[in-house]
Amino acid sequence: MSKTPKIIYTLTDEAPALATHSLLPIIDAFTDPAGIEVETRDISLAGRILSQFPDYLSDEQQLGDHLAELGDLAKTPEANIIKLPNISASTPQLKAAIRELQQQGYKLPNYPDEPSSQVEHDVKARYDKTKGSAVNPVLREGNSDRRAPQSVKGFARKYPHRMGEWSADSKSHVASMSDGDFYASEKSALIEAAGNVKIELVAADGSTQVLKEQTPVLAGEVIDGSVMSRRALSAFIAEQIEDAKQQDVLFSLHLKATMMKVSDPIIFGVAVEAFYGDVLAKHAADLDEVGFNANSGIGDLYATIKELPEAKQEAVKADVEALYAERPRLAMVNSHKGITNLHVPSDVIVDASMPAMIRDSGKMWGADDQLHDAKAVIPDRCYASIYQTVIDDCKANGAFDPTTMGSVPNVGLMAQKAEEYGSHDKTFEIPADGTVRVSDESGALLFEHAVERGDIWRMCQTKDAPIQDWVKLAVTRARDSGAPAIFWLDAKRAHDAQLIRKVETYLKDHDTSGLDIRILAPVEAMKVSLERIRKGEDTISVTGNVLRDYLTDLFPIMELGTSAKMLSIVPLMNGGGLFETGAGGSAPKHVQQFLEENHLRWDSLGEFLALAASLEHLGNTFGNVRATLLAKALDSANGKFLDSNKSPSRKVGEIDNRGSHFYLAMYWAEALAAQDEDAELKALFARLAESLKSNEAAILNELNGVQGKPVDIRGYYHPDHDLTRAAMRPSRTLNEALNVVANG
Ligand SMILES: NC(=O)C1=CN([C@@H]2O[C@H](COP(=O)(O)OP(=O)(O)OC[C@H]3O[C@@H](n4cnc5c(N)ncnc54)[C@H](OP(=O)(O)O)[C@@H]3O)[C@@H](O)[C@H]2O)C=CC1
Ligand SMILES: O=C(O)CCC(=O)C(=O)O
Ligand SMILES: [Mg+2]
Repeated sequence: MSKTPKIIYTLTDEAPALATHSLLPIIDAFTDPAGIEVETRDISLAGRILSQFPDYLSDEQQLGDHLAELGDLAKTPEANIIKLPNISASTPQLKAAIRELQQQGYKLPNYPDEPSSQVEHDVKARYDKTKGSAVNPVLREGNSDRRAPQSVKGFARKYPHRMGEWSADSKSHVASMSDGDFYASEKSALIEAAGNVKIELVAADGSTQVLKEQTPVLAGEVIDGSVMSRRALSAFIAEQIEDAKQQDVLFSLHLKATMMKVSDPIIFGVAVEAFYGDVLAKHAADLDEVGFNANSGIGDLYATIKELPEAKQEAVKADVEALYAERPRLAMVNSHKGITNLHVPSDVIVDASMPAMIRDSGKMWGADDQLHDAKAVIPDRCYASIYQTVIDDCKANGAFDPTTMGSVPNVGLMAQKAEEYGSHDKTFEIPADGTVRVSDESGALLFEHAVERGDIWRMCQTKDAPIQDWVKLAVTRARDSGAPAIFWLDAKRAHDAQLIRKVETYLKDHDTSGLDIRILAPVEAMKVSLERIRKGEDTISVTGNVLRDYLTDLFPIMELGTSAKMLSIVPLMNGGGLFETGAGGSAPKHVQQFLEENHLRWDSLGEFLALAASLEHLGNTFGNVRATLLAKALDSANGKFLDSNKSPSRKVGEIDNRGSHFYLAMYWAEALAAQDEDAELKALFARLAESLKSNEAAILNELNGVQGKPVDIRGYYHPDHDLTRAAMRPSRTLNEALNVVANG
């Protein structure tokens, strides 16, 4: 390959974006002298919004569509992208970002909830492109390989995190529907020849409405349709509210309203309507007038009633308070600020929220600022049962022990928008009773569902080439690690039954002699994995896209305390590499703490691991010796970093994200000084290592000394660049040492 070696580092949101202001200058100081280019691209929520509205912005305000550019790059062999977590925006987050940009002088239109003109339809369509999981499916042109490297497991054993005790009489549990959900209704078809399928609704009155005219499909692809009945869902939520009251446990709802941006906000809205139904009915006319939308959470009620006369506002608020006295206690997101589980759809996200509950003895926070047993409502049964299996295991055997437990790495199917993640443009809130039909170009029916008005119907696609690649990756990981690999597939689900046949076929393409490869339903797979993990044994989970998401937060949070310490690689199907940082999100709570007390507890280990893997890939694909050298040195620096426990503390005044970056730089420089393959780099970095070592105390003083006071960066979604950079680089001594390297 002849092109210049290049790494693309993504600029994102919230805590990881703050961390980037401190880490990127360090990365530049190491890669510049080695002739490796590191460029940035802005895929933040604010950046994505700006890129959609050039016609509303001045020349200086316009921003190119970096996401589309990286999406194209990801399909090429040259791709080498380091991807930090970004906001997958819920509607309230999107509106807040628009408001902030407008206040900063960007003349963006408002988000039209109910567009009435052609212009408004166009504006809404552009905004909706930036909503939900808008980034990951575009960049993930490969399947995922997430695991805790040996050095990280060693760290967890040496410095174990706190795990809450479990009691056998815990009342915490998961509640799911028994019928009328996606699980009950899934139908699947295997596509024989490439073409298009059509999705239409034949209403009860015989009229036909096309829901989606054309969806391209490839030979060998699996497509599935399923429906969530609104009536069954409403009845189920009402029962669960009652049951939480009876059992006197907290009521909580766990969805993925960010990523599953069409289906899950509707499900969230049904729960909000069920919980607050009496108040919403009593004030229906007023709430309708101000445009309250239950799908945006009860927080939207407080935001929208501001337009009502004072007396009416007070009446609504008093009725909500009175309702709380009758309802079960709600799990809280922030009890000090009165933010409940039903306030904002993006506050409680199942992949992180259920593991946090399990880590905290199966408890969640109540309004009294204490931990309590909780009912975790996860309406659809496709994947919910795995959490009850973990809860049962903890009740029977106690909490897991991070010093002895084994590991569950994951090989996840996600390339080419596999399964539910690619379903957004094929998910519909059904407008009339009737039948949804999916047919091919010859008019042959592939499957159909009887539906009622308000139901959520969705179709998923899973292409064959990604399935083959996923099976291959699973076999490779099993061979490389020596661990058993379990495909988590449920023969009772129509989609999984198709996948089981394909897995059995494609496994024959590989040498699996001596390997332990099994196919088990999720509950059985979880049981086996937990039994082994308690014995200190590792088991590779090979899963579809949603379980990939759930398990890559669940196991890291149990094993390591956080998913931030994971190595997360996406070998792109066309030969490039996408190196994700950890498995965690963008940690809004960390930003809050940073703004209040200038302490950023974000752990960048995920970035360090991703950078090492990215450099190694660059070295291998371009034969770039210096990239390989930097990768090896960074590997050893990461080992020392973990061994010396230089991760950020959670407490103000102690080492934070910036201090941890300083240590990484020092250890990386020391490792380069210790090698003898490249004399020029050796000399250069020996000087840096020496200057960082001799100034260690001064630098730490400068970094930690600024903490304890609020910091103003003039924005949340689009903070001022210079102010943020200054706040994240408060050590003059460190900055000067890095400048010296930059200037040769
Ligand atoms: N890949 C991506 O782009 C992803 C993006 N997201 C987005 O992130 C936002 C927040 O999502 P949410 O589900 O709340 O998840 P977060 O991971 O942001 O928050 C949950 C908790 O995980 C811990 N955590 C995560 N990363 C780190 C880190 N690097 N260092 C230390 N602790 C960490 C923190 O726990 P503690 O407070 O206990 O220390 C944090 O409060 C949403 O907008 C969501 O859409 C979410 C997942 C992935
Ligand atoms: O894309 C998203 O919204 C979140 C992705 C995520 O949580 C993951 O990949 O683990
Ligand atoms: Mg996740």
